[in-house]
Amino acid sequence: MSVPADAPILTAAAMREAEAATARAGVSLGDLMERAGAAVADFAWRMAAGAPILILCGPGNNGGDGYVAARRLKARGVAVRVAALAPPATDLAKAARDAWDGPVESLTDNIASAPLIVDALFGVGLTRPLADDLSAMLRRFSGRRILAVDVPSGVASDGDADWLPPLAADVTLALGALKPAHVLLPTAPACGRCLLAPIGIAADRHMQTLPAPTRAVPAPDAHKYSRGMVLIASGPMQGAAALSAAAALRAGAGYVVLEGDRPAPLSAIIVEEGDAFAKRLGDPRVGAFVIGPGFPAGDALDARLAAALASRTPLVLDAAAIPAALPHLEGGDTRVILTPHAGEFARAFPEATGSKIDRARAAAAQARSVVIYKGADTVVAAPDGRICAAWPGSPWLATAGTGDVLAGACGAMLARGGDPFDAAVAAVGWHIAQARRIGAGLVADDLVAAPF
Ligand SMILES: NC(=O)C1=CN([C@@H]2O[C@H](COP(=O)(O)OP(=O)(O)OC[C@H]3O[C@@H](n4cnc5c(N)ncnc54)[C@H](OP(=O)(O)O)[C@@H]3O)[C@@H](O)[C@H]2O)[C@H](O)CC1
Ligand SMILES: [K+]
Repeated sequence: MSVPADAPILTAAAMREAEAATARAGVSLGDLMERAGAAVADFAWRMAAGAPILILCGPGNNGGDGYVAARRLKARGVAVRVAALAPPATDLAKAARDAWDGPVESLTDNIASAPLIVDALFGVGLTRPLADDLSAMLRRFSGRRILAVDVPSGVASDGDADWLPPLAADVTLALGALKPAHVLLPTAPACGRCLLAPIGIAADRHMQTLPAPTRAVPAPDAHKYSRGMVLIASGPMQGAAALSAAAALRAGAGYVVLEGDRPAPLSAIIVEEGDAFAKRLGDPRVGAFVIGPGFPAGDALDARLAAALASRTPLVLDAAAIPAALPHLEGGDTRVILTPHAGEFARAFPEATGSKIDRARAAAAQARSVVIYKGADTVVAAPDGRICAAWPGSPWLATAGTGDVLAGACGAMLARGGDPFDAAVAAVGWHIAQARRIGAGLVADDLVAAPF
């Protein structure tokens, strides 16, 4: 499972706007369909490697892409068959159907299969779940190689319904831009390897996938404070805060101070307790304060938060610190990153609705903060609506302490200065890159055991 790095993501509505803008610029929808069908044909040709291909066409423009692909594959000498679920219902799909000079079989239970199935039944125009009998018929093709056009048929492309497609794809060729369903659970795994065919649509970058991770090389004149100083608050579970501190250091902070009285996992971490730690908040060199890892709700947490908010220090807030701080963030005058997992998110933002992207965006606007809505399909949202989707992370991150590591990495990235959204995206990228580098069987400590 994969998606291209740094790729645009558009909802169906945004896709139609982009299509209209492209049309105004002189590229017709027919041209776009021809490009889409050509990209499908090209990829199907590679996947089939000489074997016969069966293209399943639906009534809309997704089906139109299928007819165009069929015509182009036949012109290349490929043994290609077409089966239609229903006659074409749009002018473009009709034109594409008319330009296909081969037979069109009916998509019924008796249809002969083929080694490669191209699923061009439904794309972004799906409005309801597939009928049970159609799903059952399509399941007969499972086990074949499946290439899905734009999205696997049956998924809600905006990612706001959990309908699973009867045919999971080996490869999904997204047209013009990725769609939310490619990067959100539960549909993303059914898309298999997701590729982007850039058909000439000017897709904006408001929503995009995670960029490829980069190593931020310190400036030639860098010193430990200029690289970022991070304070990590610690409650009764000091191990969690210690993991955050080690992560901050490994993710590039120059100076990390951990509250507490126990030895830190890395000797370079400064451990301080009581007044010595409290005084640090007044230090103008502090670039970020991390509060929440291993810190239960209560007076001690509230006191740290009140001091941090009063100092306007940039903040990373995790776990119990999120609901405790929420009523105080509405001024939007502090640079803040919130890092809730699903349970914490639901408790903090019970009114958010829609896809995970919609909910993350609403939470970021409400909290006037950057929100990292964690999970296998992590979504980063900015208060101005920008989104970065981090699918697929690493399944090995599903283990205790990895959230504490992410919070510490956020502290390091935030302490460098700059846009907190970029800091959050960099931290998520660092976290996933570390996890992939270590791979099977990782524990949270491994993520901070060696530099990236
Ligand atoms: N992005 C681009 O620039 C381009 C995209 N192209 C392709 O076009 C599709 C979107 O095409 P569209 O015609 O809007 O929609 P679909 O083909 O996905 O499907 C619409 C038809 O399906 C019917 N429908 C919807 N839900 C169901 C259902 N559950 N069961 C049966 N039928 C369903 C719908 O009928 P209604 O009854 O709802 O009216 C329509 O008939 C995009 O994904 C790309 O593949 C073009 O190539 C141009 C460039
Ligand atoms: K499809």
